[in-house]
Amino acid sequence: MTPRKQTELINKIPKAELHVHIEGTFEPELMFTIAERNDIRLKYKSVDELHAAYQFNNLQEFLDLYYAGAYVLLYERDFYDLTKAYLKKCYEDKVVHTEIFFDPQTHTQRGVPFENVINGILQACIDARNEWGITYRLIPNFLRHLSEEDAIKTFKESLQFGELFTAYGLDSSEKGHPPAKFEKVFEMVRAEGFLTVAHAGEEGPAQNVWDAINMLKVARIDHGVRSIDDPELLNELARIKMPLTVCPLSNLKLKVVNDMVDHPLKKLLDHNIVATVNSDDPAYFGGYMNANFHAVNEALDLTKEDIVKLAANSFTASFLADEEKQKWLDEIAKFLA
Ligand code: HPA
Ligand SMILES: [Zn+2]
Repeated sequence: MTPRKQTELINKIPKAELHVHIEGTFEPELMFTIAERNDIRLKYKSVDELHAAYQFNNLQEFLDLYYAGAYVLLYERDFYDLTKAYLKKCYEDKVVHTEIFFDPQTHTQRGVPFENVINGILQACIDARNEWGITYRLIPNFLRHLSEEDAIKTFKESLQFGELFTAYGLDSSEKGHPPAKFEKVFEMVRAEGFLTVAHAGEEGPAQNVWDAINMLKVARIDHGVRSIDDPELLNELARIKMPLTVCPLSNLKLKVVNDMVDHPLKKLLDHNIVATVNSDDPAYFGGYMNANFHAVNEALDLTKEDIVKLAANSFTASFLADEEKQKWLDEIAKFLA
């Protein structure tokens, strides 16, 4: 297939996003608008100055800025505007289904009521489904740099909105905060009938991927790229069809890989692992879903079959009902014809 045709294929094929932090979609322009609306002074004088700060040497440098940006979000309307802007990008990128992470503790620990967060995000999702037909799932994440006790407190507080959530996840600083630290709260989450997912093998070792599977009983691994260091783990991931929600531009921007040509995505695919492409924190990492696809397509010389497989994997690994999944898989199969 010619490069132009493959670019068109990426833009047109239906996709699901399974790894995006809604606070990570906070574009500088919108951050300034909401900061002004909420009478909050940012430490940056302009959008350009803020954008220039989006240079990171590692995950922690990003997280420091990411949490600072979230401080601007106070009211339901703020979370609505943030989420609706992201969902418009989904519509433009032919993302027809998205499973959105949010970090309740980032907001509740600074006195923002849980309902402000969830009501704003939910209403934007409802409006986007009505306007653009985009389906969604909501996945609260526990902040792993905080204690398990704090995660348990947040989980209990979240249950009043429990019918809105499909799964719970684990994000923030992976170094020094292994899956074992959260074994008890994940057991509580599963006991309440929720699925679980967890960031593992982003900056942490392949062992964290093993432990997220065996201790947290996850349905998906978020990132998981360090699995490439452990051949036995690669075989296990393929055997149990454990999806990896890979975020190529995030891995490049946070120097998990130094060059996109070194990204393990193609090796993961060739190992029959259910790998998917996602944007993680697109406002900070330089692009949404299609930008991630284009980046790996060019750097890794992906085939048409690889692109179609990645799109199909995103529905296979989703928390959609089986008939919904099949509808999109049938649609995607037409692109192979
Ligand atoms: N890793 C860990 N925590 C995060 C990330 C990430 O990529 N994005 C937002 N919180
Ligand atoms: Zn992430």
